[in-house]
Amino acid sequence: MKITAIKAREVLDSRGNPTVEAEIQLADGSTARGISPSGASTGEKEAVELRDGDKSRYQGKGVEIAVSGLNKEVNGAISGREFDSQEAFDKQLIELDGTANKSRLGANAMLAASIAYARVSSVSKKIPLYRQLVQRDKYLMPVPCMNVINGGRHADNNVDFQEFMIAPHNAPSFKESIRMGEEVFHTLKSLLSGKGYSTGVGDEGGFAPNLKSNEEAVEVIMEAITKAGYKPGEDISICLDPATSEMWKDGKYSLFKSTKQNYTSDQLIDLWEEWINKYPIVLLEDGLGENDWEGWKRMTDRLGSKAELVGDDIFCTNPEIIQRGIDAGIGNSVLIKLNQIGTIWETLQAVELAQKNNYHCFISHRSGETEDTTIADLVVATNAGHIKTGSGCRSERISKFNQLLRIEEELGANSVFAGKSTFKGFL
Ligand SMILES: C=C(OP(=O)(O)O)C(=O)O
Ligand SMILES: [Mg+2]
Repeated sequence: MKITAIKAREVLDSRGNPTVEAEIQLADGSTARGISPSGASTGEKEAVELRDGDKSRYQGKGVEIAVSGLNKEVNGAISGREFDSQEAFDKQLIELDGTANKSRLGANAMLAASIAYARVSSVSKKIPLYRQLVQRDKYLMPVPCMNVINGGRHADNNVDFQEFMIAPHNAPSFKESIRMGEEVFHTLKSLLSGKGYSTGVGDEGGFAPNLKSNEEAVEVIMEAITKAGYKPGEDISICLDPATSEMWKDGKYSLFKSTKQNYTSDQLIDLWEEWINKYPIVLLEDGLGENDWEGWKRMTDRLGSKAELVGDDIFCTNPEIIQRGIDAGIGNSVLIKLNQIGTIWETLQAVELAQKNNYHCFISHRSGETEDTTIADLVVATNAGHIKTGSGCRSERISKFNQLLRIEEELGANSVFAGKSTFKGFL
């Protein structure tokens, strides 16, 4: 079907910062939109987004430039044309941009257009987005990894590590797993409040109290799981994203918020090993930083059989870097964020490469999100088995859970809940 036009505009993300929305219309009248999210603890090798503010090369008008690129140059190049696949459409965007890191048109502009194209194609064909992305007979519903305590760059508290998540995996369905997670979330709220801690939330909707130590975050989550009537490890396990690239300074990790203590790579690996032995931690993302490949190798050798070791900043959803990681034996899982690479097609390539090499894929939101629910469809389409998209509150996160509830209902017997099999071997 021919594209009639693409129209872009500036809209807001969950931090109240401007981001890009693109809308594509087809000749049959179908229209659909895509919106780009944005991170705070970004990897150095992420595709370049044209943002306003300190991260932008265009201080104060990055989003304006991204929007105008879509409205003029991209609209001129794609209007009146028909593309036979997502690959063809995304390759056209990549060719138009002409840079290795998407810095001319902007990864945020390109992703908004790429999502809009996937969506409008599904609207025109009258099929769900997950089916438009990948055709399967049966789909896997993911375990929601709910980020219930926020720290690091995502909260104004004294907790150094960015994300403390619960994974309710002992459930018959996604719907039940979300219910279990919400029960723990609400129990955690009353526990924190009872201890005299704040129950205000951080960027991703997890609580953001000042605690006595980083470890207290895990302890209070353990208490909440038990108090809610579940068995830690058996019913609900714990996942962590300490986002350690943010702490990397002069070859060491500096816990910049609480103790200001410095850790070598091996001391941090010791800490993770101690925690993994003591608590039911099944997944550790960015346990070491993006520039610490030697440390990552040692961490993988020591902990790779005990937990899912996810590379976020180190891989940046970039197939070339993921291949390097696979060759070097780094990690056993890849975090997948659409805007780190900037198009749907390249994201699917990254997933395919990882899965072909027996790496897990952990589908993720960004800390700056919107009402766009594409990652909910993406996690189902890719059979990735787990997703992180916030805690038990904040609508820009809940919207993804709600979309997954709809998808599970629609698929009925054509879906199965990933549950424990996601963490098989680590439980
Ligand atoms: C979701 C994350 O945060 P951000 O979007 O800030 O990179 C993350 O680090 O995994
Ligand atoms: Mg991360």
